[in-house]
Amino acid sequence: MRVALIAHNGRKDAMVRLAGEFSAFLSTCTLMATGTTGGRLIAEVGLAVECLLSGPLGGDLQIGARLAEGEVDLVIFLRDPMTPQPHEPDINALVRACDVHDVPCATNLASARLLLHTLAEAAAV
Ligand SMILES: O=C(CO)COP(=O)(O)O
Repeated sequence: MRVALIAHNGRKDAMVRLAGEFSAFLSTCTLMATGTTGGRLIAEVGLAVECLLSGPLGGDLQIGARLAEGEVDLVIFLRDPMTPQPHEPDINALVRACDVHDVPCATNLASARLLLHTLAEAAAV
């Protein structure tokens, strides 16, 4: 399974904890992430992650383009609902691409846990 992991700064600690919790399953997946999120997942969780550009520099758009071409199966995007982002149009484009292409997209921890738990159980990891 090809999984994109993205977290805004205020949600990065939560992403690191989530990835640690599901590291057994995630380590069986092909992982990609926006730059800073990916760097933390590599350094703090030990996952193999392809790091794309940082979100504000186009990372969300890169993931959106891959998704539109059928190269992403799941998006975990922990958005910070309390902080305005300079690249809001890019964020909306990625979430819209998930809806257009019917790719599961979790934008909060509860949804992410539900998806990852279900997928991990199905994979028996
Ligand atoms: O801004 C982001 C997503 O919109 C995340 O980018 P970084 O992982 O590079 O911080």
